[in-house]
Amino acid sequence: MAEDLPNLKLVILGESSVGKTALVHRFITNKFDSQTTNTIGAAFITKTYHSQKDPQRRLKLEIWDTAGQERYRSLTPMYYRNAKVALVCFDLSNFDDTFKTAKFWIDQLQLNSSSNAEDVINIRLIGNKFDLIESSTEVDTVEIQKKIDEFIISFNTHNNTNIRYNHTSAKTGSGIQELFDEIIDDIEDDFFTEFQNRTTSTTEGQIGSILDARMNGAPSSTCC
Ligand SMILES: Nc1nc2c(ncn2[C@@H]2O[C@H](COP(=O)(O)OP(=O)(O)OP(=O)(O)O)[C@@H](O)[C@H]2O)c(=O)[nH]1
Repeated sequence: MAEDLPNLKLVILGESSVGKTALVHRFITNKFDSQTTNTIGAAFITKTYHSQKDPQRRLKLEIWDTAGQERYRSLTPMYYRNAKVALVCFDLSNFDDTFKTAKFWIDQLQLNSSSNAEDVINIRLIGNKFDLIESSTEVDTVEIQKKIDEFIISFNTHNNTNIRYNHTSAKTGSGIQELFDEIIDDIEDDFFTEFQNRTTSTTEGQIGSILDARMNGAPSSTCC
Protein backbone atom coordinates (compact mmCIF):
# COMPACT_ATOMS: atom_id res chain seq x y z
CA MET A 1 0.00 0.00 0.00
CA ALA A 2 1.27 3.49 -0.89
CA GLU A 3 2.62 5.39 2.08
CA ASP A 4 0.93 8.62 3.08
CA LEU A 5 3.75 11.16 2.87
CA PRO A 6 3.37 14.92 3.17
CA ASN A 7 2.81 16.44 -0.23
CA LEU A 8 4.95 19.38 -1.35
CA LYS A 9 3.74 21.04 -4.50
CA LEU A 10 6.32 22.68 -6.74
CA VAL A 11 5.54 24.41 -10.02
CA ILE A 12 7.84 25.27 -12.93
CA LEU A 13 7.11 28.33 -15.02
CA GLY A 14 8.83 30.11 -17.87
CA GLU A 15 8.85 30.87 -21.58
CA SER A 16 8.46 28.02 -24.04
CA SER A 17 11.64 26.04 -24.80
CA VAL A 18 13.70 27.30 -21.87
CA GLY A 19 14.06 23.67 -20.79
CA LYS A 20 11.46 23.19 -18.04
CA THR A 21 10.56 19.66 -19.09
CA ALA A 22 14.19 18.75 -19.68
CA LEU A 23 15.05 20.01 -16.20
CA VAL A 24 12.33 17.90 -14.55
CA HIS A 25 13.32 14.91 -16.64
CA ARG A 26 16.94 15.29 -15.58
CA PHE A 27 15.97 15.53 -11.91
CA ILE A 28 13.67 12.50 -12.05
CA THR A 29 15.57 10.18 -14.40
CA ASN A 30 19.04 11.72 -14.52
CA LYS A 31 18.80 11.66 -18.32
CA PHE A 32 18.66 14.34 -20.97
CA ASP A 33 16.23 14.17 -23.86
CA SER A 34 17.12 16.44 -26.80
CA GLN A 35 13.92 15.53 -28.66
CA THR A 36 11.27 16.99 -26.37
CA THR A 37 8.03 18.44 -27.70
CA ASN A 38 6.18 21.47 -26.33
CA THR A 39 4.11 20.82 -23.24
CA ILE A 40 0.40 21.32 -23.72
CA GLY A 41 -1.42 22.58 -20.63
CA ALA A 42 0.75 21.03 -17.94
CA ALA A 43 2.20 17.75 -16.78
CA PHE A 44 2.74 16.55 -13.27
CA ILE A 45 5.07 14.03 -11.83
CA THR A 46 5.75 12.90 -8.28
CA LYS A 47 8.91 11.78 -6.57
CA THR A 48 9.60 10.66 -3.05
CA TYR A 49 12.25 12.98 -1.69
CA HIS A 50 14.56 12.08 1.21
CA SER A 51 15.59 14.97 3.40
CA GLN A 52 19.31 15.75 3.36
CA LYS A 53 19.36 16.91 6.97
CA ASP A 54 17.08 14.39 8.66
CA PRO A 55 17.01 10.79 7.40
CA GLN A 56 13.65 10.25 9.12
CA ARG A 57 12.01 12.82 6.92
CA ARG A 58 10.53 12.01 3.53
CA LEU A 59 8.04 13.88 1.45
CA LYS A 60 6.18 13.48 -1.78
CA LEU A 61 7.38 16.11 -4.19
CA GLU A 62 4.63 16.92 -6.66
CA ILE A 63 6.16 18.73 -9.61
CA TRP A 64 3.95 20.64 -12.04
CA ASP A 65 5.62 21.38 -15.35
CA THR A 66 3.59 24.09 -17.08
CA ALA A 67 3.38 24.93 -20.79
CA GLY A 68 5.41 27.98 -21.73
CA GLN A 69 3.62 28.82 -24.95
CA GLU A 70 1.73 32.09 -24.71
CA ARG A 71 -1.63 30.55 -25.64
CA TYR A 72 -1.62 28.56 -22.36
CA ARG A 73 -0.74 31.53 -20.19
CA SER A 74 -4.24 32.11 -18.88
CA LEU A 75 -4.33 28.54 -17.53
CA THR A 76 -1.09 28.78 -15.61
CA PRO A 77 -2.41 30.39 -12.38
CA MET A 78 -4.44 27.31 -11.62
CA TYR A 79 -1.26 25.25 -11.64
CA TYR A 80 0.55 27.42 -9.12
CA ARG A 81 -2.37 27.60 -6.71
CA ASN A 82 -1.32 26.00 -3.39
CA ALA A 83 2.25 25.51 -4.59
CA LYS A 84 4.95 25.93 -1.93
CA VAL A 85 7.74 26.48 -4.42
CA ALA A 86 7.93 28.01 -7.89
CA LEU A 87 10.92 27.60 -10.17
CA VAL A 88 10.82 30.41 -12.68
CA CYS A 89 13.09 29.52 -15.59
CA PHE A 90 14.70 31.37 -18.43
CA ASP A 91 17.22 30.37 -21.09
CA LEU A 92 20.71 31.77 -20.57
CA SER A 93 21.46 31.32 -24.27
CA ASN A 94 18.36 33.37 -25.21
CA PHE A 95 18.47 35.80 -22.33
CA ASP A 96 16.65 38.90 -23.59
CA ASP A 97 13.58 37.08 -24.84
CA THR A 98 13.14 34.63 -22.01
CA PHE A 99 14.13 36.76 -19.01
CA LYS A 100 11.21 39.10 -19.73
CA THR A 101 8.78 36.22 -19.30
CA ALA A 102 10.51 35.09 -16.12
CA LYS A 103 10.05 38.60 -14.67
CA PHE A 104 6.39 38.52 -15.71
CA TRP A 105 5.83 35.25 -13.78
CA ILE A 106 7.68 36.48 -10.73
CA ASP A 107 5.42 39.55 -10.65
CA GLN A 108 2.33 37.38 -11.01
CA LEU A 109 3.41 35.04 -8.23
CA GLN A 110 4.19 37.94 -5.95
CA LEU A 111 0.82 39.58 -6.62
CA ASN A 112 -0.91 36.29 -5.91
CA SER A 113 1.08 35.77 -2.70
CA SER A 114 0.21 39.28 -1.52
CA SER A 115 -3.51 38.81 -2.09
CA ASN A 116 -3.84 35.25 -0.74
CA ALA A 117 -2.15 34.61 2.58
CA GLU A 118 -2.42 30.85 1.95
CA ASP A 119 -0.56 31.10 -1.32
CA VAL A 120 2.80 32.37 -0.09
CA ILE A 121 5.28 30.77 -2.38
CA ASN A 122 9.06 30.38 -2.35
CA ILE A 123 10.34 31.59 -5.67
CA ARG A 124 13.62 30.59 -7.31
CA LEU A 125 14.88 32.16 -10.49
CA ILE A 126 16.61 29.60 -12.72
CA GLY A 127 18.90 30.31 -15.66
CA ASN A 128 18.96 27.04 -17.63
CA LYS A 129 21.15 25.90 -20.56
CA PHE A 130 24.27 27.03 -18.76
CA ASP A 131 26.23 24.57 -20.91
CA LEU A 132 25.55 26.76 -23.96
CA ILE A 133 27.11 29.88 -22.50
CA GLU A 134 29.74 28.73 -20.07
CA SER A 135 32.55 28.70 -22.61
CA SER A 136 30.97 30.88 -25.26
CA THR A 137 32.93 33.85 -26.50
CA GLU A 138 29.84 35.38 -28.12
CA VAL A 139 27.69 35.68 -25.00
CA ASP A 140 28.49 38.43 -22.52
CA THR A 141 28.05 36.38 -19.36
CA VAL A 142 29.21 39.22 -17.11
CA GLU A 143 26.51 41.51 -18.49
CA ILE A 144 23.87 38.80 -18.10
CA GLN A 145 24.86 38.15 -14.48
CA LYS A 146 24.76 41.90 -13.82
CA LYS A 147 21.19 42.15 -15.15
CA ILE A 148 20.10 39.16 -13.07
CA ASP A 149 21.67 40.58 -9.91
CA GLU A 150 20.14 44.02 -10.48
CA PHE A 151 16.71 42.54 -10.97
CA ILE A 152 16.90 40.34 -7.88
CA ILE A 153 18.19 43.10 -5.61
CA SER A 154 15.56 45.53 -6.80
CA PHE A 155 12.71 43.00 -6.63
CA ASN A 156 13.67 41.77 -3.17
CA THR A 157 14.05 45.29 -1.83
CA HIS A 158 10.70 46.49 -3.15
CA ASN A 159 8.75 43.41 -2.17
CA ASN A 160 10.54 42.39 1.02
CA THR A 161 11.26 38.96 -0.46
CA ASN A 162 14.30 36.77 -0.66
CA ILE A 163 14.31 35.40 -4.17
CA ARG A 164 17.55 33.67 -5.11
CA TYR A 165 19.08 32.63 -8.38
CA ASN A 166 20.59 29.34 -9.58
CA HIS A 167 21.97 28.36 -12.96
CA THR A 168 21.45 24.86 -14.28
CA SER A 169 22.01 22.70 -17.31
CA ALA A 170 19.49 19.96 -18.00
CA LYS A 171 21.91 18.72 -20.65
CA THR A 172 24.90 18.11 -18.38
CA GLY A 173 22.88 17.88 -15.16
CA SER A 174 24.91 20.62 -13.53
CA GLY A 175 23.20 22.41 -10.65
CA ILE A 176 19.98 20.42 -10.73
CA GLN A 177 20.18 18.07 -7.75
CA GLU A 178 21.78 20.91 -5.76
CA LEU A 179 18.89 23.17 -6.69
CA PHE A 180 16.24 20.81 -5.34
CA ASP A 181 18.31 20.01 -2.25
CA GLU A 182 18.78 23.70 -1.47
CA ILE A 183 15.14 24.57 -1.92
CA ILE A 184 13.84 21.76 0.23
CA ASP A 185 16.50 22.35 2.84
CA ASP A 186 15.30 25.97 3.08
CA ILE A 187 11.65 25.19 3.63
CA GLU A 188 11.43 21.72 5.12
CA ASP A 189 11.47 22.71 8.81
CA ASP A 190 8.42 24.94 8.39
CA PHE A 191 6.85 22.48 6.03
CA PHE A 192 7.06 19.51 8.43
CA THR A 193 5.99 21.60 11.42
CA GLU A 194 2.94 22.76 9.52
CA PHE A 195 2.21 19.19 8.44
CA GLN A 196 2.39 17.91 12.01
CA ASN A 197 0.23 20.74 13.31
CA ARG A 198 -2.49 20.14 10.85
CA THR A 199 -5.29 18.52 12.76
CA THR A 200 -7.45 17.56 9.85
CA SER A 201 -5.91 16.08 6.79
CA THR A 202 -6.60 17.99 3.63
CA THR A 203 -6.53 16.41 0.26
CA GLU A 204 -5.21 18.60 -2.44
CA GLY A 205 -7.85 19.08 -5.13
CA GLN A 206 -6.87 17.39 -8.32
CA ILE A 207 -6.91 19.82 -11.17
CA GLY A 208 -9.40 18.54 -13.67
CA SER A 209 -8.52 20.35 -16.81
CA ILE A 210 -5.03 19.32 -17.58
CA LEU A 211 -4.99 19.22 -21.29
CA ASP A 212 -2.09 16.95 -21.89
CA ALA A 213 1.14 15.70 -20.44
CA ARG A 214 4.38 14.51 -21.79
CA MET A 215 7.44 12.89 -20.30
CA ASN A 216 6.50 9.50 -21.65
CA GLY A 217 8.00 6.76 -19.60
CA ALA A 218 8.87 8.93 -16.65
CA PRO A 219 7.71 7.41 -13.35
CA SER A 220 4.43 8.48 -11.77
CA SER A 221 3.59 11.06 -14.39
CA THR A 222 -0.04 11.91 -14.91
CA CYS A 223 -1.85 13.09 -17.90
CA CYS A 224 -5.36 13.37 -19.06
N1 LIG B 1 21.89 22.67 -24.58
C1 LIG B 1 20.83 22.54 -23.78
N2 LIG B 1 19.61 22.29 -24.31
C2 LIG B 1 18.56 22.17 -23.46
C3 LIG B 1 18.70 22.28 -22.06
N3 LIG B 1 17.48 22.13 -21.50
C4 LIG B 1 16.62 21.90 -22.50
N4 LIG B 1 17.27 21.93 -23.69
C5 LIG B 1 16.66 21.74 -25.03
O1 LIG B 1 15.78 22.85 -25.24
C6 LIG B 1 14.63 22.43 -25.97
C7 LIG B 1 13.37 22.81 -25.19
O2 LIG B 1 13.34 22.09 -23.96
P1 LIG B 1 11.97 21.77 -23.20
O3 LIG B 1 12.34 21.10 -21.94
O4 LIG B 1 11.02 21.08 -24.08
O5 LIG B 1 11.43 23.24 -22.95
P2 LIG B 1 10.13 23.70 -22.14
O6 LIG B 1 10.52 24.91 -21.37
O7 LIG B 1 9.56 22.56 -21.37
O8 LIG B 1 9.15 24.13 -23.32
P3 LIG B 1 7.53 24.20 -23.29
O9 LIG B 1 7.05 22.84 -23.04
O10 LIG B 1 7.12 24.71 -24.64
O11 LIG B 1 7.13 25.17 -22.22
C8 LIG B 1 14.78 20.92 -26.18
O12 LIG B 1 15.34 20.69 -27.45
C9 LIG B 1 15.75 20.50 -25.09
O13 LIG B 1 16.47 19.35 -25.43
C10 LIG B 1 20.00 22.55 -21.53
O14 LIG B 1 20.24 22.68 -20.32
N5 LIG B 1 21.03 22.67 -22.43
